[in-house]
Amino acid sequence: MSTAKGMVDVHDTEEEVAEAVAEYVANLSSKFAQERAIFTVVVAGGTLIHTLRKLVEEPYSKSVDWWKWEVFWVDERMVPLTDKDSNYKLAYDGFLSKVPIPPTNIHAVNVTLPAAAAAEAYQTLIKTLVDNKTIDFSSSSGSPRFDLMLLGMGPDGHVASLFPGHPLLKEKQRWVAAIEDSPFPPKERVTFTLPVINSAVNFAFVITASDLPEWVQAMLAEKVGKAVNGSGCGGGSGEVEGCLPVEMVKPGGEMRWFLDKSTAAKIEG
Ligand SMILES: O=C1O[C@H](COP(=O)(O)O)[C@@H](O)[C@H](O)[C@H]1O
Repeated sequence: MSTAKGMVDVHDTEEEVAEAVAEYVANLSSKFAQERAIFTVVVAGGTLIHTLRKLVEEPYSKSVDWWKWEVFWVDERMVPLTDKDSNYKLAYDGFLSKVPIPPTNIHAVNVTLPAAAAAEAYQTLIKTLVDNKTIDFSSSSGSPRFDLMLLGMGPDGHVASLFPGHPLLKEKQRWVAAIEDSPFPPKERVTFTLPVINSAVNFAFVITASDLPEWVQAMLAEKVGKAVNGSGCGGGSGEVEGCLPVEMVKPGGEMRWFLDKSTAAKIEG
């Protein structure tokens, strides 16, 4: 299904979503490996990483040009990289440790610094990689332009570590910011801001709920339905008040939604 907010890919089960996501990422990897010899990929934490599992199984584990990947995090929790709450650890254990991406191409947030300094250091790192053309740049938004952004959505409609009603939703200058009052633990985090998220060349939301209790499925379906059915939130309109972060994601590039049936329940059309 195609809507004002991109292509919506609905599958009966989470297992089928995982297969579709693997194929989608592998195809983009091969396209960018040919066109740029580099593939810059941004991942979130959360359930997304589990749904990426098919990508590190055959045939993709052998066919993808892993050595051309450059990996970044859309957000990180300020805990040691060995902590169970670390988004780095989640991705490393579930995904990165299983494929031959060169360790120097895996760009973790420096969690040994205070959150504000870690955000600044991550922005500096990204700036260096923009300057040497590893990461593309969008002159219209003044932001880095990652080849692929793979994100999930929290039960309250949060995206990355951008939470409903938080002043960081209005951030226009910084690419990376610290948040010290996250409503979900841990409180201290580092996150990409909306201008960077909205500059992605390819953007995919991967949101599945079929394994969760029915009330959570209903809650997620309502938020996703609101976002996909369209609103004046974010993007060019710049509206923030009363908007869920998920509604404010309006990338300039190609947008895809990978959903299971229960998460897609409130989408019209
Ligand atoms: O806290 C976070 O939550 C979101 C959503 O996670 P999910 O488990 O509900 O899919 C995640 O995308 C983000 O990276 C993470 O830090």
